[in-house]
Amino acid sequence: MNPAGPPDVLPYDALLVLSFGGPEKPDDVVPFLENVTRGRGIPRERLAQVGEHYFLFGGKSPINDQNRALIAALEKDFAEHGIDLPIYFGNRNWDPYLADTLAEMTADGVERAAVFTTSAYSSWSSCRQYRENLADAVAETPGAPVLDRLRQYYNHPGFIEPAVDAVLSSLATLPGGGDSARLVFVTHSIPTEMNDTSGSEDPAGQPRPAYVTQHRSAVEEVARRVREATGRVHRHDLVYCSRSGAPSTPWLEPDVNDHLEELATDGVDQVVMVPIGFVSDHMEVIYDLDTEAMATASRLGIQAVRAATAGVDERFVAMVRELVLERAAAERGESPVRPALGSMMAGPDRCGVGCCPNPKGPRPALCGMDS
Ligand SMILES: CC1=C(CCC(=O)O)c2cc3nc(cc4[nH]c(cc5[nH]c(cc1n2)c(C)c5CCC(=O)O)c(CCC(=O)O)c4C)C(CCC(=O)O)=C3C
Ligand SMILES: [Fe+2]
Repeated sequence: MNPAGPPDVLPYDALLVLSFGGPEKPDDVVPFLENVTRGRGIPRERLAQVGEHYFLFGGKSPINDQNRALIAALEKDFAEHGIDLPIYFGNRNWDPYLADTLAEMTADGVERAAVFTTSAYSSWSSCRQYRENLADAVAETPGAPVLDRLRQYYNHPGFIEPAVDAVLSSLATLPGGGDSARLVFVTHSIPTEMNDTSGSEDPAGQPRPAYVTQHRSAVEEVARRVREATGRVHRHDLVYCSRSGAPSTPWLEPDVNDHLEELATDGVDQVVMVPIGFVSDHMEVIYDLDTEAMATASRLGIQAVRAATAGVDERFVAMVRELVLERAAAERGESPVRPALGSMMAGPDRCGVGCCPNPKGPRPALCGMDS
């Protein structure tokens, strides 16, 4: 660090925000779904259903606007901290496509960029697939910059602390301050096989199965802090939404709707749904939770509220800056502090060997110990 001047971002000359992408208008929905599911064997009925979720919201996903808002907040935060680093935006499945963004970065003379993905946990879908996307984009872009994907942040204080406050705010909106509320933490389901292989056997990587283990760590830490703040013990669970794939393939369970049925049978009458698997209000949050699971809760006579996602909470925005500075220091050979809350240590800067394998077989991926 340089106490006299602005923080040292060298060796980076740009930040790339890498996300999933989503449709902007009704005509985008089918081509978007084709992009997402190319070669993935998702049943037609499931695709039609998911298309309906988008049409219910005018054919527009919230995700691109959320990412643009995050980038605007980051630009402001960087400026306030004297950091002069341009921020680029690229997606896996929709415009602005990663390959186009990388071409633009190359044309602008960017030589080495830090990459922030809008996905906090390890698994093929949430981590390695983005690393494969980076490898593909670099392969088709002569002179592309060097790209360093920032570490997983599910246990970073900038992710955990906003989640704690979101739960506390939600509890406060329930009758009796939510004193009997169950905390239902929700994340995206994935195939159980993808969970089993998430993380790596490399001792320098994330211990397997990383996806559920990391979620449990985040959930326990948030629940512990809520307990400290309220002085009450709220029972809590980790459940799943947005199951896809063939019905014969096992995915992580229970589904949030089935779980609510179970809770109602046990006499639970207040629930805070906490979308711990999502960094902002994606379609999964506004449809699968706010629309579908809320309807289930209401049918069952459960008073439910949904806690906010990190979104543009200033601590989450500051986290991105801190991760850039942390990684920049590490790449300069320094030993930065690596904040992490809960039972898991800060994850590695580079994914371990064999981390989160692609279920369809190996493909080139950047940002691992072996790439
Ligand atoms: C772990 C995980 C995350 C979290 C990590 C991350 O954020 O990356 C995530 C995020 C997202 N998933 C999204 C959308 C979709 N995911 C699908 C399909 C799938 N997701 C999977 C997993 C995940 N997905 C899996 C294993 C499949 C099966 C197909 C396959 O094996 O690849 C399908 C196809 C239809 C269907 O099958 O449901 C859609 C439309 C959107 C955009 C939302 C918006 O528009 O706001 C976002 C942020
Ligand atoms: Fe997905």
